[in-house]
Amino acid sequence: MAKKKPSKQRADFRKKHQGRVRKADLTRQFKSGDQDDLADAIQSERVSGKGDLTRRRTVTGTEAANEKPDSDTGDDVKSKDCELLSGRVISAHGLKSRVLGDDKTMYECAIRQVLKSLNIQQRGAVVAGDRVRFRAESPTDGMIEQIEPRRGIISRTSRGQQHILVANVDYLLIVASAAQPSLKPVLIDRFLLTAEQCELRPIILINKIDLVDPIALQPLIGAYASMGYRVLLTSASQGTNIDFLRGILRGNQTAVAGQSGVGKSSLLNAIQPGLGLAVREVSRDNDKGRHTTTASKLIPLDDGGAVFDTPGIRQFQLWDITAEEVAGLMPDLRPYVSGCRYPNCLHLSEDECAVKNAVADSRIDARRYDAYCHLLENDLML
Ligand SMILES: Nc1nc2c(ncn2[C@@H]2O[C@H](COP(=O)(O)OP(=O)(O)OP(=O)(O)O)[C@@H](O)[C@H]2O)c(=O)[nH]1
Ligand SMILES: [Zn+2]
Repeated sequence: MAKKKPSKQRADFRKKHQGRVRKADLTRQFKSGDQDDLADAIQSERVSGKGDLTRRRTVTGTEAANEKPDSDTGDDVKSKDCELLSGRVISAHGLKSRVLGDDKTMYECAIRQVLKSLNIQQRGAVVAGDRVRFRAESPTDGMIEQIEPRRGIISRTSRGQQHILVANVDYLLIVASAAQPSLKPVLIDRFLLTAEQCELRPIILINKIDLVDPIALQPLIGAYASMGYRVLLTSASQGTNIDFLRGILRGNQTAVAGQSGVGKSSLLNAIQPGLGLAVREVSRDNDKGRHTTTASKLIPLDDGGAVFDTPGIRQFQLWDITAEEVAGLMPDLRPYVSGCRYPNCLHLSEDECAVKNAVADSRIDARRYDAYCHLLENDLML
């Protein structure tokens, strides 16, 4: 669980975040319009290079070796680099990674020792989605020598440390279900915070609409649309809007998030027949599903692009967000924050709070404000 930080650390983090929030504003996702506009917008925003949150120089085994006095000469390094193949990490398990080479061959790769030690802080040195350069040591085995700079990372907190789940992601597809399990808007709100924080463009998808009257969903969809978020209704079992979803994912790097049992695997199977992801009945006892998917992996799509199947989403923590920052990551609350009497107002019980005033006269949706309070009280352990 994220704990309150000492004030200096908080101030530093806040400073760092202010830029991020502004940048998130600038790169605000597509506005409301029809569904084709969304697909077009996604297509044109793709590979725009936004959100270079973690841009840093490529870490290479050869580079590190060069720092030693008896290292290779520059020419040797160059010729060695020429031997390297490029590829994408499909999954990473301990010290072994599956890498899909640009030559379309799958390699089991080990990781150069020096890369492992450079990444101790972030646990797994290589994560699903990493673009790497590697040396083929046999037709099926290789050694990862370089990790390209990452952008668009999703991480969670584990024992106070950042644990990167996946890298090089553009979109966060937030999957909920209209029923079985029941619709939980606060979970959507929570994933939206993650998207804002990681600078990923969110798409809200409500699946299993065959089980409800979609008209009942209109107020919620309207509230999200008025904040600039896009909402897509689907039924994986009846094929509703599956072609449209396929169009959205085409050519993009999309992480799929959502509670167990909402139909993530069913949707992916529907957009790419033959994928054969395991689908399990939602448990009748607790209406919760059981997270059939077990390891983070990247699924290349036949039409181009890839989706990341992200397990362990129930343990998804708010990484490094302090209570003061949550409102700034909510686009509907954000405009009012500066109007509060106290600069460190948490918009809970303080006097002269512009956020609460906006809730009182319906400029902010009361349900979203409740979700805000819920996130602060439950997720940030106030
Ligand atoms: N009625 C209906 N059922 C669906 C739909 N999509 C999926 N299901 C059912 O919901 C159950 C769970 O589907 P999954 O695709 O395994 O859900 P998931 O989100 O991948 O679950 P985890 O792997 O546990 O995270 C299965 O019984 C599916 O058949 C839908 O659109 N309508
Ligand atoms: Zn306030």
